[in-house]
Amino acid sequence: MSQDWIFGIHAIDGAIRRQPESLVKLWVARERQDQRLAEVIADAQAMGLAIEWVSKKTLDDKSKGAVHQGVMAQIKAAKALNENKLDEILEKAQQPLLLVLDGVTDPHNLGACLRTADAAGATAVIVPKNNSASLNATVRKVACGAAETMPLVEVTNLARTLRALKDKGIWVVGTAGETDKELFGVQLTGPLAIVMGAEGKGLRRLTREHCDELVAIPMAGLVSSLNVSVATGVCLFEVVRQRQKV
Ligand SMILES: C[S@@+](CC[C@H](N)C(=O)[O-])C[C@H]1O[C@@H](n2cnc3c(N)ncnc32)[C@H](O)[C@@H]1O
Repeated sequence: MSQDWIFGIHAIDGAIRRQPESLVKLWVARERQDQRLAEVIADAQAMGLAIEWVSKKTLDDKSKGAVHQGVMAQIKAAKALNENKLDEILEKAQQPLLLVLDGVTDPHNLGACLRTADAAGATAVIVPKNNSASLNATVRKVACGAAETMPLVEVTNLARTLRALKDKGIWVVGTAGETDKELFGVQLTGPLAIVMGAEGKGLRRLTREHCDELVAIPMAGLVSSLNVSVATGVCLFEVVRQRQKV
């Protein structure tokens, strides 16, 4: 397994709590005095994690401009999963909730979507292999530990995957701002895949055609669309809200 880095107190705290076995070593800036950082260091020491004390400049250089808050961690980087793992993942899920990102290329958006998917209890995130952000250090930092815990499945042909999901009884709901049907009026309690479009172009034509229905989040202002990670949060937590009522 290859190694990667995560930066910042929140991301490392998340990894200590949820994926401690992924951590290899902590690098901490000697100059930094911070109560929250002290707590993270204490937790790391309690689990016997190696700590290297370095200068702030070393962290600045290593993080290449990312905000590190005086701490970074070397991790065994979880990789994106091959599509042949999807069946196995679905078999274990009681009520599948899949997030499908059709060409999200900004690592900040992918990281935020992974974090939100984790918070909403999603089963997995599916992305097309080409034309998507890859699982890099920025994604991991923004995901705050969720990149290590939320299965990210790369597929070679998204339309084929959506067809296969439908064959398994999963209802595929695409999201598009210009659609008449509102998200809040659609039943989202069964096995479900929510499909989000790319930052600039939205859903591709073929992806749209493979959705069982298209829904919109009502927009009250002058702006025509939400950022994809924000829209993801609205959609996934509408699913959570509806499922809690059942
Ligand atoms: C920035 S938007 C893309 C806007 C793009 N110009 C379009 O025509 O769809 C990125 C994605 O976020 C989701 N999204 C953003 N605002 C939405 C809304 N009001 N209703 C439904 N989905 C929305 C959709 O999945 C969309 O493809």
